Amino acid sequence: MNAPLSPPPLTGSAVAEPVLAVAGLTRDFPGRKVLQGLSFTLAPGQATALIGANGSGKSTLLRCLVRLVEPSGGEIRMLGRDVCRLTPRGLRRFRAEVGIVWQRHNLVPRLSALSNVIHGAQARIPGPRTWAQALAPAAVRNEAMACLARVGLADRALLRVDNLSGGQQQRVAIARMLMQRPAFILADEPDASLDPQTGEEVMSLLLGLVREEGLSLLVISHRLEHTLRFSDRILGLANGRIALDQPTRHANAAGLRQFFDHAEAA
Ligand SMILES: Nc1ncnc2c1ncn2[C@@H]1O[C@H](COP(=O)(O)OP(=O)(O)OP(=O)(O)O)[C@@H](O)[C@H]1O
Repeated sequence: MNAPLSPPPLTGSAVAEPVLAVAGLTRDFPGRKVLQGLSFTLAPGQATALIGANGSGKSTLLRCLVRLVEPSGGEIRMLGRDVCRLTPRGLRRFRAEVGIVWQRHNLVPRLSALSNVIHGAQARIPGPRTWAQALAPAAVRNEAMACLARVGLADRALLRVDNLSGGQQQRVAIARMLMQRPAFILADEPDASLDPQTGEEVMSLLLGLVREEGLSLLVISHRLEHTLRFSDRILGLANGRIALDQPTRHANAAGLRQFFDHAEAA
């Protein structure tokens, strides 16, 4: 699966309202200040890679953005919402618009790929009828099939997901996420626990969604070669702040390794 790798034109995205604006974000855990007042903005329609040493706070940052971890302080504006001030109901609606891809995909193993993907519509179309493949309205089923086709798995739709490979399961999870019709995707190491080739296919698929569907992506990856191949911009987290912010076309592996060396020495 080859995603086109040319970056989007700068006109348009340079003037558009940011899809995400973070200002002075902090998060403390007992005895440790993990995020220490970090600020950045993301233009829409771009793939941004988030890198940093183990324990630097990448997952905490991603979770704070949708308040799966509550920020200790600061401001988050995403998709036009003041995230920190959303009511519980507003937060549920907001989360339905953000597609999240985890390293562990939490599919229902005994259900078919199609049923799992149909579940992605749940937040959008509430009600038990959307749950089961056979009972879902035809429009929902058709959309789920289109999402499976988008990730290259239309021919596996009726197989139980526990009969699929790890890479195929990750693609089913991405199809389920697409059923939410998200404008923004957060991905926390979607290429971890996959073999190199499969991890590359998953990253390529995510970049394809940015290039072809105009979605915005913030993705954590520990694989530097993926960071360099599948992003437009690289943000590096160290000491609780953004310590590197670089267009990917100006980055190289040696420079990124140097960033890690400095971050560890600091
Ligand atoms: N619920 C929690 N309670 C206490 N400490 C936590 C909690 N969640 C995370 N931490 C701590 O916050 C720090 C940052 O963790 P986080 O998982 O965000 O880092 P990361 O950069 O994603 O790491 P990795 O690359 O290893 O996945 C770590 O020291 C971790 O132990």
